[in-house]
Amino acid sequence: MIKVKNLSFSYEPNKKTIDDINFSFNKGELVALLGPNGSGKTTILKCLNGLLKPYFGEIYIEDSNIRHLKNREIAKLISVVPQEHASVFSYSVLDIVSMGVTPYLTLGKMPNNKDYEKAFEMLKFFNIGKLSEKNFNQLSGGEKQLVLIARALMQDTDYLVMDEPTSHLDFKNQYLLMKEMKKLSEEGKGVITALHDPNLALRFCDKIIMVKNGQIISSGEKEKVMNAKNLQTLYEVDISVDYINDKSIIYIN
Ligand SMILES: Nc1ncnc2c1ncn2[C@@H]1O[C@H](COP(=O)(O)OP(=O)(O)OP(=O)(O)O)[C@@H](O)[C@H]1O
Repeated sequence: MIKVKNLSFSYEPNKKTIDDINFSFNKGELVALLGPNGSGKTTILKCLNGLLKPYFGEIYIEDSNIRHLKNREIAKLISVVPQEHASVFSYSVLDIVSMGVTPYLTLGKMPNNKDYEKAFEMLKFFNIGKLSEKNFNQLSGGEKQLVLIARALMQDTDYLVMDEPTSHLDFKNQYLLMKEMKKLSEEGKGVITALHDPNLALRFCDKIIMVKNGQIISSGEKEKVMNAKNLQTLYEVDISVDYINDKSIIYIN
């Protein structure tokens, strides 16, 4: 279980970006963080993987307080698909994906042939095997996203943190990725993802955490949380939730 207790974080003095939030989720669950631009989703996710310090409150992965874990130890427990894609080095796609095994290598060691073979299989899984020798910096936004997702899966951790993984993906790939995330959670991984599309969250996720101005305004099983009232409070716009062919659909009136 990942447990967040009384988490607060400030980028600037006297201004709380994250203000005393509490939540937890288990392996086997797919959780969506929903909220307007600038509400604090990325900041929460960066605290979870140890990237942002110092924060107030506590974050536990199973029984370990991440405050006491080294970055390499955290990377064996949580893999991350970040929102930003810039790489200052010109690595090939295959190199980037192979780097997913880095937390398991002893200092100074490089990924071996087996790691590269596995990385190539991962690229083929996402239908981007043909990009393996290309420079990562020359890829489209969506291609980069798929590569970073492949790298996170190479890391093979119990928990996955994804920051708007669908934002650059086409209609079909958004669906395929959400389906894959669902499958990973059903296979036992705990997956938390920031999303901008409440329809994807409603269709695929088990739990929803609604974040506004750095606070959680509602959270829990999606059936309880994803109603028009909560969504209107979250996004400050007139929203309806309807059913078409037995499927729920959320739209702005
Ligand atoms: N490095 C930083 N220094 C100062 N303020 C920051 C920094 N990073 C983010 N912020 C501010 O913190 C707030 C929360 O940002 P965050 O990126 O967590 O929001 P978000 O919900 O992920 O937004 P979006 O949906 O637009 O990606 C915003 O007001 C943002 O301007």
